[in-house]
Amino acid sequence: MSALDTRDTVALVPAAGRGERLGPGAPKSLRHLGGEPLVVHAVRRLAAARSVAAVVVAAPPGAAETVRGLLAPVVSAAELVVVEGGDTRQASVAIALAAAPSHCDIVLVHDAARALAPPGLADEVAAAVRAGHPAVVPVLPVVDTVRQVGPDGVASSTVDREVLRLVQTPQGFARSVLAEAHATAATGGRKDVTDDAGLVERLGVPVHTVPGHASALKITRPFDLVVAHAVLAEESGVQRSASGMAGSRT
Ligand SMILES: Nc1ccn([C@@H]2O[C@H](COP(=O)(O)OP(=O)(O)OP(=O)(O)O)[C@@H](O)[C@H]2O)c(=O)n1
Ligand SMILES: C[C@](O)(CO)[C@H](O)COP(=O)(O)O
Repeated sequence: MSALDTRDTVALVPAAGRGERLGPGAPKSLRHLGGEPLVVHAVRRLAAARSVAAVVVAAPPGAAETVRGLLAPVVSAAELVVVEGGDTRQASVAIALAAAPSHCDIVLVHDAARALAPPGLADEVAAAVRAGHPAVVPVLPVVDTVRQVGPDGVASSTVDREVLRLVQTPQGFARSVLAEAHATAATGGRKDVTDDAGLVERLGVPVHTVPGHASALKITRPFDLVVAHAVLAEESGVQRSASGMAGSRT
């Protein structure tokens, strides 16, 4: 058994957002990709990770029962808890953390909107926490030129992209550290932090990075759904050829 096979991890899935940038419709986590809601894709992949013992989902307001019904068939070995999320992503994570089973010392926080993040990414992040890093984020290099623009839209300068990274989820934490970060945030009142690593960093805890994965893209705007469809199609093509089906159809 490798260290990756240690089932000591709970995955929190904030899924209570409206998805306004995706356009009108159901809450984003319930919108379909390839015939299934985004939250089903996200949780199936987390539950398939070798380190994940439990999944806690923060569902859209009024949709906890619906989400529980959708997810029960896909979690298999992992324990499932569904709660209603809050008004912000941060509030939804805090609610999910409070409902997390106490036997897990490692916590992953993973957006339902990053529905196609592969199970291996969750295992790599959890392994880095297990190895002693209290906060771990998956990152990708920046491939475009980046320019900082002033409020007038005119004054601008190029930023050195070599020192920049795009941050994904799942992000991993020692449970006590994440709990302290959220407790501090709840009393601090600042709203300018966009992820859990940012909250933890305010405690003075270093944030370690591991390589991210292109499939963990955040489905934010309609174009992202187009890309996600392509990723899904590629995934099922790979699975078909691995099982020999592709060859047998010619
Ligand atoms: N009150 C909220 C807001 C967001 N989220 C979750 O946080 C993740 C990242 O948020 P984002 O992709 O920005 O989703 P939305 O907030 O739904 O998007 P938008 O800002 O376009 O409405 C998503 O899985 C979303 O469901 C949440 O659980 N609770
Ligand atoms: C947590 C996150 O996915 C890391 O990139 C991101 O910060 C979520 O941002 P949003 O403001 O909820 O779109």
